Amino acid sequence: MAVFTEVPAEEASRLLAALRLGELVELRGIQGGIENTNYFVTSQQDGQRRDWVLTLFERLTHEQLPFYLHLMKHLALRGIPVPDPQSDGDGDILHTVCGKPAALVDRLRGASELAPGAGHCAAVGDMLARMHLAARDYARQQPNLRGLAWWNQTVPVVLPHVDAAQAALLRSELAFQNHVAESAAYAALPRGPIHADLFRDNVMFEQGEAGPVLTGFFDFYFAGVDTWLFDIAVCLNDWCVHLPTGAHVPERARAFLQAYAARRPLSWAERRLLPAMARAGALRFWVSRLWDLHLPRQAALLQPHDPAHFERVLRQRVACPLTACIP
Ligand SMILES: Nc1ncnc2c1ncn2[C@@H]1O[C@H](COP(=O)(O)OP(=O)(O)O)[C@@H](O)[C@H]1O
Ligand SMILES: N[C@@H](CCOP(=O)(O)O)C(=O)O
Repeated sequence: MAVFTEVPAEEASRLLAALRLGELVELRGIQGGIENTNYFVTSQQDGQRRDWVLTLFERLTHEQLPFYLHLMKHLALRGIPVPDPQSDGDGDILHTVCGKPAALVDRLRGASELAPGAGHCAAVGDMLARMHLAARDYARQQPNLRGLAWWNQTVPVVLPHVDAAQAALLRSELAFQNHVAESAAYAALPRGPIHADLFRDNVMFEQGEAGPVLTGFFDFYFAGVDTWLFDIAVCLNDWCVHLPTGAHVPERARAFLQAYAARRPLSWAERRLLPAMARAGALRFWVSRLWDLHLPRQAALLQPHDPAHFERVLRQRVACPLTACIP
């Protein structure tokens, strides 16, 4: 369960009062999630009930959080369905609850779709492109803290925990990614704020009359400024993959990419580097999962994700480069 810090009802009531959101009706710890303490909160004001999510940040600091929270606010103001951080009387959206940095955001409707079809992938591709375009004028800067610099720093830390074949693959892939990052095509990739962790469990859908409707993206706490192509690669590696084998599912990848490109056509550099970036996306999560498993931090990761899955995805991306699905 992801409640690392118990929040008493009085603390939640105090926050609702500071945010002028009325009385506390319900406070319920959320099972799931691996990084932060999350609660569902229901408030009532003038007879009207509203649902929120209260997050206490266990890892991120008061200095890092404004980038994520203001990005969500920026996107929400531009009509992208993301949780909107609520501000207090001074206009602040970063609060303190139980001595931890905290935010209260609106609760998205629906549920995650853990067995997506082509229609779900198309909806995610379309919304991802809209999100990239809407974030173009976001002024705050913070790099992707799980980008190339972090892989270079972390691969040596995890190497003692893997076997010889895995170590060879980690070393060779890291060398390949450093080489790609020095290329002219890489320098030409369009960039901006990206989500960087848009897995199936970070998107909500609800059932509409004509089929599933995407109700929002959430969990922006790995966001940063990086190439838009990296965000695309992260999505392809999760939404468009056969989970037991890590194999690419062409029908879903085509649906995702066509919907994305219909909003924002891919540049020549993006088409050229998609296969390499798909490998980068797999390396990123293989390394972070190895790090989380072998070097667990306090108050985090009660259930580390399986690193072997992203080792399989990476091996698949190296053996069968993603080219056929590029629109
Ligand atoms: N804004 C939101 N609206 C609806 N549900 C949410 C929202 N934020 C979080 N949740 C729920 O809380 C769970 C854990 O949140 P998540 O952000 O993944 O936690 P963590 O950052 O600890 O991994 C999600 O799987 C989802 O069910
Ligand atoms: N998506 C990452 C882990 C990040 O966890 P989240 O619950 O904050 O999305 C992975 O699968 O390794």
